[in-house]
Amino acid sequence: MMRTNDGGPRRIVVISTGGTIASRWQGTGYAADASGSDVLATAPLPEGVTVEVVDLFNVNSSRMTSAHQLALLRTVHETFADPGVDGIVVTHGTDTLEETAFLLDLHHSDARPVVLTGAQRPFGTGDGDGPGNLYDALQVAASVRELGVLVVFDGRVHAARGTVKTQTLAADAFSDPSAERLGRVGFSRVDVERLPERPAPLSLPDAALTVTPGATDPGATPLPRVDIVTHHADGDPLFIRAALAAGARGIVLEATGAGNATPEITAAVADAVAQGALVAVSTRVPAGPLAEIYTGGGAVDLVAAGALLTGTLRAAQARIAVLAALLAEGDGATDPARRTALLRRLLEGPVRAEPALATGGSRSASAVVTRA
Ligand SMILES: NC(=O)C[C@H](N)C(=O)O
Repeated sequence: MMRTNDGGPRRIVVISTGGTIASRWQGTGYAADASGSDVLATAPLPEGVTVEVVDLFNVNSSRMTSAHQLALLRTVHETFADPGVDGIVVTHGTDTLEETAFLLDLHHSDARPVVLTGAQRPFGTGDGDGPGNLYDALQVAASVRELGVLVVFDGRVHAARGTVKTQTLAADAFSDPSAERLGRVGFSRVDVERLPERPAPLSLPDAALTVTPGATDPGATPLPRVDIVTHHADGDPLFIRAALAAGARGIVLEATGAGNATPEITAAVADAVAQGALVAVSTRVPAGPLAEIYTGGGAVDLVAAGALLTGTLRAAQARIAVLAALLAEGDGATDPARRTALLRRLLEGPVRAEPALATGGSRSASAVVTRA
């Protein structure tokens, strides 16, 4: 399936949030400080594309918070209220780009695309990858429909769901270790090879949950705390209990293998569930689904304790799914069964893989809905 920007007029809004694509030397290291207009000025525009820039914030993405992400989600929604906008490009640091992209995707119900991109090399360097990535992102935003939220990097088009940063420094920073990319962009064309798998979108979280990043408003509704605890040899249930004591309403256990830990950790998970926390089990292994195979503290027992397996989602995106399920509670009325069912839907994928099938399933693509 090929999507070509036919050169007809397209209005794209670029929302600038910082990251290396906007980072300049500060004397001791790099930090985001270039404006969205400065970043945009580094890239040529694809034919027929006009761009407006929104400077939302300017942070390196390791400093991203749920407050930033919700502010961005709302800005995307407000931008699409204008029917004349054809698509959105978000420039973002690569460190947590996969988390922001997935949160946007879980709430994205518009046919028009949101495309996230960034850079591995800083702003203004002669050999920088930012200008090319931005050009490609604009090209994709001007060309596709019905693909949800995308990550465009190094000539590749990725679905938000499942895509993670897999290279610390190399230009091809992103991939989904459990699936193929969606397509490619280059030579003025966008090739889409498969459709993303996306659950039905969530409605926007309650406006009261959108707070100014960094502001401490004592009257604001606190955003739910969701922690990630990693298991390893000598793993200690202390960290699950500490997360709960700190007020976590959700916990992602980044387990070993296909979702295994210890009987002691399983007991802590059972206590967390009994106290009303949502617990999801992901894995520190890069590729493949979670599967109920082992007892003795393995995934079989963790599921029996009330945890949900995360399919092929890794911990950082699983955390976003838990956060989204908690945010969807709106006015705070909690119904644990409904909340768990919602999280199961957001996680989708092989939550219960039989051992014989534990190496994964096949994916099929159907026709992409073309631009009107
Ligand atoms: N390449 C990058 O964008 C990394 C940067 N530290 C960030 O995430 O903001």
